[in-house]
Amino acid sequence: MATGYLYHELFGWHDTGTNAGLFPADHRAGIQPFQHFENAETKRRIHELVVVSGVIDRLTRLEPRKATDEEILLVHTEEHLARIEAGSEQPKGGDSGDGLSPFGPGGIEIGRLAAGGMIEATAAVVEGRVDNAYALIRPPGHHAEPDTGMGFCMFGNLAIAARAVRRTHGVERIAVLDWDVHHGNGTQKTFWEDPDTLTISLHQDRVFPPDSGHVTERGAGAGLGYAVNVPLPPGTGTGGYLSAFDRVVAPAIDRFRPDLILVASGFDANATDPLSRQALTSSSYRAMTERLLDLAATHCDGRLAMSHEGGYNPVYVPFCGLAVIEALAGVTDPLSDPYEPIFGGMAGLDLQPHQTAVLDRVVPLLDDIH
Ligand SMILES: Cc1nn(C)c(C)c1/N=N/c1ccc(/C=C/C(=O)NO)cc1
Ligand SMILES: [Zn+2]
Repeated sequence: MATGYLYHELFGWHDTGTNAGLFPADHRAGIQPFQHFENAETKRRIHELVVVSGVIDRLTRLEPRKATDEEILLVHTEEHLARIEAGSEQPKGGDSGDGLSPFGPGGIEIGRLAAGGMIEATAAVVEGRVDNAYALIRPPGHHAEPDTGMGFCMFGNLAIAARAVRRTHGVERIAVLDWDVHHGNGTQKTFWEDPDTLTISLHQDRVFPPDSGHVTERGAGAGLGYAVNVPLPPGTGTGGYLSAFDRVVAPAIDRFRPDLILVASGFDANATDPLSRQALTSSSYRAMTERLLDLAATHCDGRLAMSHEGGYNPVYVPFCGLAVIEALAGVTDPLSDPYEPIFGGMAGLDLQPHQTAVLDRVVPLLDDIH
């Protein structure tokens, strides 16, 4: 099993400032300066654990490149690209669109590297140079809509890669699973009317963007039914997620018969994340990855590429990221997660009736996938 792995130190230099990502420091309000929730640390620590664990030696290293204007415009408007270019030329940088997504001077170049990195990882999979791949990129992308960035996201890295390989390699049917804890609104909006791109988002109900990711958001026109949303209640653990996988994700992908599977892979559904209230552990992510590998083997010769998104606890996210990469690489002696007994041993992590109730609403909707 050849697994591509893409990371670059420049991703750690994407500057998101010191307003903790949400509220600017203001002593009058008691708000102290602190690094942005979306900072380099979690990504660097995933990479360092991949290296120190020795798993790096079982991976095929891929190198990012900068996405061109033409590639970015496969998804985004000229106005959005111009906004980022203008901000990037400012002495102190700019913001991707919502005031919560800052970047430093020259920041567009790192944004291009993230989008280009996911294009390279996806192309390596489609060309068969690797069986599957993980693009440990930054800034994230799944909230970026065609006309604006948001939620720490500058460009829709995964969406751009999907359209890029469709254009250069003729990939037709692409299934996108977003298991970041926040709704994958950007990817969904990009492919809203596209029956050749199935978007499935597993997320905590209405955490971010506000009032987004409802079961009733299903796509439009020819794309009706090809957007699937599973808004899971706060506190959902492995039982709820794996039931969502087995009752929604797998049947949807089986009906869709993709030529390629892409994942917006955030780890902020982990039990310790500061920006959500779910309860997954590293074994949850390993199990979901193993299920996806089976689906990819069944439908598309194992073609599976993952784009890094959120995940904010620097202590625990590395173990979640390593578990996914070990599963992709078929590592049979995975590193033991010391926190699993603590975070996975709590009560209530098995499937709960109110979680089943959400899945019961989604399952019948899959009949519209052909
Ligand atoms: C709502 C709201 N209202 N206000 C004032 C603020 C500051 C609000 N939340 N902002 C947020 C909360 C969470 C994220 C997570 C992004 C991520 O990890 N995506 O994968 C982004 C922005
Ligand atoms: Zn997230």
